[in-house]
Amino acid sequence: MDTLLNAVPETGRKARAHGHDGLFITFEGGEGVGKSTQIRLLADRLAERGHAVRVSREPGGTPGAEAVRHVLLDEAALESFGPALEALLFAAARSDHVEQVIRPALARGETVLVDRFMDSTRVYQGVSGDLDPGFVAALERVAIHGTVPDLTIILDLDPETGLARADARRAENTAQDRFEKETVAVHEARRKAFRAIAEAEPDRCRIVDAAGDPETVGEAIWAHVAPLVAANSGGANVS
Ligand SMILES: Nc1ncnc2c1ncn2[C@@H]1O[C@H](COP(=O)(O)OP(=O)(O)OP(=O)(O)O)[C@@H](O)[C@H]1O
Ligand SMILES: Cc1cn([C@H]2C[C@H](O)[C@@H](COP(=O)(O)O)O2)c(=O)[nH]c1=O
Repeated sequence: MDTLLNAVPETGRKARAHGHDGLFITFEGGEGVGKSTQIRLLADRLAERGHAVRVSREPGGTPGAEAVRHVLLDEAALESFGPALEALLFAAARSDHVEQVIRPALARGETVLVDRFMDSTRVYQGVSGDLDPGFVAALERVAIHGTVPDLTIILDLDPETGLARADARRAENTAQDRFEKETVAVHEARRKAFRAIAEAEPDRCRIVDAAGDPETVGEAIWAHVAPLVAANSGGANVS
């Protein structure tokens, strides 16, 4: 895992050097940790303060990438896919998403909130799929094209609780996808891998305890986001 993390050079808040005006914030973590819930809460909070907010997700975010999502999350179609093919497909979807949606929104000065991004590929395909770190790093470079998140919130939760939440949500609407069906040991290894990324990239990543109620988790996230928003708004008070 260390080798994989060390082999990925495009990290930190370099996106600021790429000339975009908006803020790019990604949400990462295991299944059912509350990423979508927290993105909604943060989007509302930012919108109330007058920010233009763009919410998106991966895989997905464009018609082409949503088509790739359909293939990637469909268990029946995927029995013969290995981690390399998966990683290539996630990268293809990401590239389209970055070029068509994320970069243009940042250029317009919007705050872009994305549910999963490059760290999910590092963890799910790189670590769980045991792919060559150089291969994962090369795909990442091509897919993100220098568009590194300004901030990555890693929601940390024990997998049993996350999977139980995902089960409850399923009762509400969606079907279990193939990644959610994996063993708790696999989910636990992913949790460790996300934490390792946060340790390796402290400038970009913040770990947030996702065990509390949604409002408590939302406050913890806001504590990380508010200073960034203030700095990006020329120091205006955004509390
Ligand atoms: N802090 C929380 N405490 C209890 N339940 C929560 C919390 N946050 C979200 N939930 C509930 O847990 C379920 C999963 O939440 P959500 O869809 O936000 O997670 P997610 O990380 O986006 O999941 P996935 O990665 O599987 O898409 C939903 O039913 C949601 O209402
Ligand atoms: C971006 C990305 C995602 N995945 C996996 C992780 C999840 O199991 C699904 C997406 O489902 P969600 O309900 O929208 O979280 O896809 C992955 O394996 N690699 C990736 O790069």
